[in-house]
Amino acid sequence: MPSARVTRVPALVRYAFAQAPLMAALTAVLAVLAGAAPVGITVGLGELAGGLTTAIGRGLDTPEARACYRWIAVVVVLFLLTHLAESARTVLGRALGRRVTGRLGERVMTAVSEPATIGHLEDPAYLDRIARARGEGAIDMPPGEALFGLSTKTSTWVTAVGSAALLAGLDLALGTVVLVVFAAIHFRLVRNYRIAVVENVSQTRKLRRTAYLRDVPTTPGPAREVRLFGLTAFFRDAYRSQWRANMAEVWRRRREHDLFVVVVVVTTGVTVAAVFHQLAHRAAAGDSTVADLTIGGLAVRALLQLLRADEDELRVGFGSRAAAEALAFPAVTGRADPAPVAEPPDATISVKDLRFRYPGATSEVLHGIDLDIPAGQSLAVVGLNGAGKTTLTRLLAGLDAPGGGCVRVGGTRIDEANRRAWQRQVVAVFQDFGRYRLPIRDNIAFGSLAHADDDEGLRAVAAQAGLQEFIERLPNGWDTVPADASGGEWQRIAIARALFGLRHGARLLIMDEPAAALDARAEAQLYDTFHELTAGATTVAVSHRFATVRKAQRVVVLEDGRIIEDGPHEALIEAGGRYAELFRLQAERFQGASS
Ligand SMILES: Nc1ncnc2c1ncn2[C@@H]1O[C@H](COP(=O)(O)OP(=O)(O)OP(=O)(O)O)[C@@H](O)[C@H]1O
Repeated sequence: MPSARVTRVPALVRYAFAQAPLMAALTAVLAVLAGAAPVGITVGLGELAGGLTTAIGRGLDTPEARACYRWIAVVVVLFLLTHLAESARTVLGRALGRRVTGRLGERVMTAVSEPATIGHLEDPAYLDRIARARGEGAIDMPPGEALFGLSTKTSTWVTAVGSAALLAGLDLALGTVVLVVFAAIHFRLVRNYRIAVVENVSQTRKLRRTAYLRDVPTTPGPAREVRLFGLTAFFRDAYRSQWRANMAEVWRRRREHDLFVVVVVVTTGVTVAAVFHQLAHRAAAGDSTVADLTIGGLAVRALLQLLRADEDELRVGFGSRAAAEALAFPAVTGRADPAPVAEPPDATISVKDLRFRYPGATSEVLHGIDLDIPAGQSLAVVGLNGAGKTTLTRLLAGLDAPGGGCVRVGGTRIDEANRRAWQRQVVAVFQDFGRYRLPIRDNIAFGSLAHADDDEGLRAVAAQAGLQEFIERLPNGWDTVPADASGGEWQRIAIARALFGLRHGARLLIMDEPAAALDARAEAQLYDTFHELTAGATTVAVSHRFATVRKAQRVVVLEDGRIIEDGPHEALIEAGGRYAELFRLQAERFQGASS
C-alpha cells in the first residue's frame, strides 16, 4: 500500500497545482507556516525562560529585561501567526479540496459519457471504478479531501521535524532517536488505523450485499412482499450472519491493535523518561542552560503529537486513492453535437448479418439478423422472453456495437465515426425509460434539447401522449417535478419525449413495450392514432400484445436470436406458423375470458 501511495499523492498534488495554482501554493505555504511557527514558539519560550533567570532581580529597565520583552513579543507574534496560518490553511485547504473534487467529478462524468455505446455501463467492475473515483466506499471520502488532509499532515510533520531538530541541537543522538522512535510508532499506528478501514473498503461489495439484506424490508416496493410472505426474520437473520462473518476479521485486527496500544504507551514512556534523564544529566554536569532544558522539554511535548492517527490519515489514504481512480479516467474535452447522418429521409434502415454477444456471456444473443426497414414503415417485433428483441432495438439505436454484421442507413454504415450522429436521429421508449427528477418540461424537452423553447411543440406532444390534463392538474404546471406520477403517467411522459424528438427530425422511433404500464383505453388510443402521431417516421415496436402488434404494417418474429417469420399480420396468420400460434393462444385467452 505505501508504494501505491508514493505515486498517488504526488500525482494528486501535481493535479491540484495544475487546476488551481495560486490556491494550492498558498495552502502549501500556510501549511508550512502553521507547522513552523510552533517550533519558533518553543525556541521563544525557552529563550524567555533562560533570560528570566538572569533578568529577575536586575530591574525592569536593564538589557536582560529588554531581551525578555523581545522574546515575549516574538512568542506573542508567533502565537498569532500560528493561529492565523492555521485558520487560513483550513479555509483554503477545504476550498482547494472542493475545487479538485469538482474537477475530478467532471472528468469522470465526461469520460464515462465519452463512448457512444453503453456496454461499459453494464459492467459491474466499471461501475465500481466510477464509485471508487467518487470516493464512495465503506467510508465516503471525495478525492479533494486528500489535499486538506495533506495540508494538515504537512503542518504536523514540519512541527515534528523542527522540534526534533531543536532536540538534536542539544544532543544529536537524542533528537535522532526520539524522531525515529516516534515516527516508527506513528507509521505503525497509521498502518493499523488504515488497515482497519481499508479492510472494510475491500469488503465494499460484501458490505453492499449485506446492506441490501438490511434494506429490503424497509424499501417500499419489496417491503410489500416481505410483509405478505413473512420474510422479515429471513432478511434479519441473513443480514446478521453475513454482517458477523464480514466483521470477524475487523474485530481480530481491533484486538491486535489494542495490544499494540499497550506497547506504544510503554515505549513512549521509556523514550520520554530517557530524554528527561539525559537533559537532567547534562544540567547536573553544567552542560546545559535553563533555556536548553525548556526547549528540550517543549520539543518532546510537541513531538508527542506524532503518536496518533486521526481522520486526516483517512482523508489522505482514501482521498488519494479516489483521486488516483479518477485520474485514471482519461481527460476528455467536451464535443460539439455531431451533424446528422447525411442520408435522404427515404433511406432504408437495414441490418445485415447482425450478431451480438453480451460481454462475459458464453453465447451470442443475435445470430445473424437480416432486416430491411423501409422509411416510414411501422414494424412490430415479437417473440418469447429472451428472444433478443430488446437487444435488436439497442443495436438499431446504435447503443451497442455489433459483434458481427452491421446496421446501415441508406448507404451509410453505422460505426464508431458516426454512431453519435445516428443516435441523435433515433428516439426511443425503452422498457426502463428515464424518469428524470426534473420539471416535466425538461422530461419532455429532452427528446430534442436544442428545441426546448418550442412551447407549442411541447404542448402538442403532451396532448398526443394524453398528458394535457395531468399537467394542468400539477401545482406548478410544466415546471413541476412529476415525482408522484404513476407508472402509466411516467410512460406517457416517455412517449411524449420520443414524440417531441420525432417532431424535431428524428427518423427512427423505437418502442419497447411502450404500453406496458398504460391502461387499456390509453393503449388503444396510442395505437389508433399511432400513424398520425409518428408522422410517417420509421417505427420499430416490440410488444407482447398482439392486439397492438397487428396494427403494424409488418411483423417479424424473433426466436433464439434469429428471424423466423416476416410479413404483414394477415399473411403470418395465414401461414400458420409460430406467429399464428402465439396470436391464437392470446386470442383464445381473451375469448375464454369473455365467454
Ligand atoms: N446486459 C446484459 N448482459 C448479459 N446478458 C443480457 C443482457 N441483457 C440481456 N441479456 C440476455 O440476452 C438475451 C436476450 O435478451 P433481450 O432483452 O434482448 O430479450 P427480449 O426478447 O427483449 O426479452 P423480453 O421479452 O423478456 O423483454 C436474454 O437471454 C438475456 O438474459
